[in-house]
Amino acid sequence: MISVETALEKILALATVTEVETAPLADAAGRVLAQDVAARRDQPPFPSSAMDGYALRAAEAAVGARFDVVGTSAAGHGFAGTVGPGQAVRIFTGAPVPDGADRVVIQEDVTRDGDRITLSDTLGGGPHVRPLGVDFRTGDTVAAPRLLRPEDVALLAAMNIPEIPVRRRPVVALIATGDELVMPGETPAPDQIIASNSFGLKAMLEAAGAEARLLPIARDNAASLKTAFALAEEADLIVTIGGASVGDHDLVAPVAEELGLERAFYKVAMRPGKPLMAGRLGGAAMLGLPGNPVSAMVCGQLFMLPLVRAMMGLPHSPAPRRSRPLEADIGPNGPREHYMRARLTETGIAAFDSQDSSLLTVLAEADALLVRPPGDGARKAGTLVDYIAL
Ligand SMILES: Nc1nc2c(c(=O)[nH]1)N[C@H]1C(S)=C(S)[C@@H](COP(=O)(O)OP(=O)(O)OC[C@H]3O[C@@H](n4cnc5c(N)ncnc54)[C@H](O)[C@@H]3O)O[C@H]1N2
Ligand code: MOO
Repeated sequence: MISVETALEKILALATVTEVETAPLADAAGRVLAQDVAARRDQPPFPSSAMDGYALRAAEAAVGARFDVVGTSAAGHGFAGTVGPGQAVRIFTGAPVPDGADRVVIQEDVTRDGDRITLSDTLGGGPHVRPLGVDFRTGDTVAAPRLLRPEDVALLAAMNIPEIPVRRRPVVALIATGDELVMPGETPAPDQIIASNSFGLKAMLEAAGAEARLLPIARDNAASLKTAFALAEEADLIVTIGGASVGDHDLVAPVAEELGLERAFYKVAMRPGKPLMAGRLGGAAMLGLPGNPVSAMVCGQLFMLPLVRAMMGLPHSPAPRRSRPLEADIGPNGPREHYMRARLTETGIAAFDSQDSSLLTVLAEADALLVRPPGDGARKAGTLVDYIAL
């Protein structure tokens, strides 16, 4: 069995980066910027007032000084003239600071009488002027690759970039397998259960920016599996769920091999997730996830998401690890790297008592996977341990 680290390397080697396409700015969040883009303007494009008040010459701003108000500058409606000595212009937040002026005095520090103002003895600091281009200058770039967050979209909008070069969303075909499975909402026979992890994986993929297609459940026979694989032909990544182990009904590997799977590996020294398989099938990468709901979801976090990110052109990165002290003692670990479902507390981390890979209630309560190295000894409360946030 190979290590989790080696498995991830082999999986990332299966990634083909998707093509570049154009997305409207309004649909850019969650997409991966594919090429550097440059600002088409300066922001602000003029020295801009940060406050409501009066624009005047900073050198003249003194307690008791008096000025003639000679005009108004509002956002979208600048003052065309120049502010001379002893003059001020009524100004509002976001408006251009007129030529000649280099200071805005806030209106709270002014008494006004007709078209005359006097600076009061509460006069505060300044200059309350945002210089031209203080946020960005024409030609400043947002560098690719970058997963675009709402904050990035706002910046790109300000840069006047209405369309963005992005990576095509990788298409991921999800094939749940098993005679025991029915879809949520259907009525299961007494020996059937509801397909669950396929829905969890779909949600995981979509949150990461992929396009997930849930194919019809494949039954435990070669013909049904072949039909499902045929439906997945156009996908960038085919993910099967279940049928990965050694039982008589575990047909994913033999059928995929008959269809030409070039297997990269089978079985990883991890818990849960041991019977993980990966390879290349036609033009697609393939991941064969174990069927146990928690195993499938953990393998989704550890392997499927990094693979999808690599397909979108993002740098290779394993799920980031942090560390925290244990809330309670834990016993020794076995020979496989253990991803224990755990809960973060105010100051530490606590593993759940039940770690069976069928327990979705425990996974849903968990907000972390506590990572235990193979062969790790018993650990006392307070010991720093690694975890991956969920
Ligand atoms: N003799 C051995 N038996 C098993 C081994 C082993 O090494 N030797 N490994 C165990 C481990 S570890 C795992 S994990 C499972 C993986 O088995 P499969 O990938 O073949 O999965 P299935 O047998 O198809 O299903 C396991 C379990 O999960 C349920 N399941 C499957 N798909 C779904 C789905 N989409 N939604 C919800 N639940 C699903 C299925 O009904 C089973 O209960 O093998 C162990 N056995
Ligand atoms: O390793 Mo299996 O994936 O525990 O349940």
